[in-house]
Amino acid sequence: MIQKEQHFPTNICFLPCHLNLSLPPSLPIQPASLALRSFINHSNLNISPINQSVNMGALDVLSRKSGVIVGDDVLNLLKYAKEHKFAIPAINVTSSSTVVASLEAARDAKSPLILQMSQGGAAYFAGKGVSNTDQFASIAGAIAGANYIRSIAPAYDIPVILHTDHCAKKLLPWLDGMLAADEKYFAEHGEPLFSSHMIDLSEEDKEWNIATTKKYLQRAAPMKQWLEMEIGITGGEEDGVDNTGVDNNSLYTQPEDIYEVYKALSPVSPYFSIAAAFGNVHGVYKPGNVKLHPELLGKHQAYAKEKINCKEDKPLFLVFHGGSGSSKEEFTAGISHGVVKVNLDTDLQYAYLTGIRDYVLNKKDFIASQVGNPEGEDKPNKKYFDPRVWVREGEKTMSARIKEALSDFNTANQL
Ligand SMILES: O=C(CO)COP(=O)(O)O
Ligand SMILES: O=C[C@H](O)COP(=O)(O)O
Ligand SMILES: [Zn+2]
Ligand SMILES: [Zn+2]
Repeated sequence: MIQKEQHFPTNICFLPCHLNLSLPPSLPIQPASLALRSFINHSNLNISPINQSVNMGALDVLSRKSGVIVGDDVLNLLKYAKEHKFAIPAINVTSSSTVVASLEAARDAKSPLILQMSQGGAAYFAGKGVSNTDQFASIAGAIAGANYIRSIAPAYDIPVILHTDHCAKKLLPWLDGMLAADEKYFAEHGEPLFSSHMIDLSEEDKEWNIATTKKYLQRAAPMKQWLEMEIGITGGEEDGVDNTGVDNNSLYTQPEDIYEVYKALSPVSPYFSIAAAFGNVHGVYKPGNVKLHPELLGKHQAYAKEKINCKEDKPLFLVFHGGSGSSKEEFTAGISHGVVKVNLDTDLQYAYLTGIRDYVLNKKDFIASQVGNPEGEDKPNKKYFDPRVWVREGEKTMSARIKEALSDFNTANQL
């Protein structure tokens, strides 16, 4: 026991690094417990980093530099991304392990990040053993995941947008439950629990989609909460909704439809983005099967600019769904037309698996039993089957794939 305490690193400071830097070198090394208390006190507070004057990056436009950001910080970060031609990857997370793998990648690449939970991913956060009648598990899991992300994100010293993904008509009770949690959190802390949500009524009648989305934006607006909506359908599958057979035309949104959305939503709040379909499909398919037309997004921006009669060339915040399997050229084209968020799930699910798969295959003789391996029949295998060892391998490969995305989306080194 004493030995374990001696191994505890007392010289590790858990503060975000800009605070760390602000400690005069003559100060004694902070005991971990004090540093941790200080981190807890400071996390999510509005702290200016010591290097603000020299740092010409996205942090300059944020009042909260690290941890989950909300309200105007979200707006300012997305505006900054649009101006500086990068998009923030939105990673679907389902566990603390996938959260930390994502945060680690973004921290190492000095990038902002969006972490999102789908309805199914949120239920998984609660545990597959919890009933999802009336969206109970999806609501409870989303709240648990949000609180976890809120508490750990400041330790990675990067700004994080906390988001939820899709939400078709039949899942609206899930969104209602999360909004109730947001309102409760807002009453206590002056900000919503989640930075943003998505509502996806793209399979419904267009007028109903826009009118219902507007109602939800009216509910989110007093909390300065962001809402992403979808018009035109993302193919493939999402939230158990199978869009594999939809009419091909629905996969390409028309500029008039986008402007209709803008016209309805912009008087309510500036905090909204549009997932316009330009051939996007969830999942990864044989090359040639998915035909993306990111140039259509440029047409949407031009049409909206002309109608609004604004100075800005790209008045819309656009979202790229179905990022997995797409090329750097497709991302770059989308980003040049105002894509500020790219959703990436399938490629990361696979990346997470590969680390674990390779570990299991390479170490199969060390994990076949608790005791006994090629080095001796009495050798214990605990250090090989500890989940912190093999799950970590998945985190590493997932992190590496996220770093690739951060580089492809021009997000790396933007902080
Ligand atoms: O759009 C997505 C989540 O909303 C992710 O799509 P992919 O799984 O194709 O990356
Ligand atoms: O929208 C699609 C995302 O990949 C989420 O998928 P999921 O519903 O399987 O969690
Ligand atoms: Zn959709
Ligand atoms: Zn999607």
